[in-house]
Amino acid sequence: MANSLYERLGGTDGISRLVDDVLEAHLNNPIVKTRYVNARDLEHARRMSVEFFCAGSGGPKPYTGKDMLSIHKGMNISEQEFVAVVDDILDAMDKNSLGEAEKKDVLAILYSLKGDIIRV
Ligand code: HEM
Repeated sequence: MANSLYERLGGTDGISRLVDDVLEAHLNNPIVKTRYVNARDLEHARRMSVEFFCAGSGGPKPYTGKDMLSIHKGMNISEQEFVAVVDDILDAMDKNSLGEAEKKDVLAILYSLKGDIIRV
């Protein structure tokens, strides 16, 4: 694979569009909606999520936010909520015409983070 995942996701612009669609999906998903309606600062979470996905997919800028465990600690997030968030992300990738290879790569990254997010 010649290009980094970051490039294949459309760089910062592509990832920003993706994160916007993911947040909109979360706000319309009955399983996780209230989590995001009650978030302290959704605009901050949006900016940090763009940074996180850019940096984590091989983009040029560092992620300046908190680690996944510190963010989600105390939320008591369930397995069902985790799967709902992953599904929203994969659906948003379909909506943005991203390919199966990119979806598999993103899924592998998300799955690797579950121990820092579920019931921590
Ligand atoms: C699947 C992997 C996940 C990743 C990569 C991820 C990533 C992030 C990031 C980067 C932020 C922004 C942090 C900040 O504002 O500094 C965030 C915030 C947040 N996450 Fe997650 N997250 C994941 C799963 C989940 C799940 C399953 C839930 C529960 C439904 C959840 C609920 C939240 C909430 C509510 C916030 C906002 C916190 C606040 O500002 O009050 N996340 N997440």
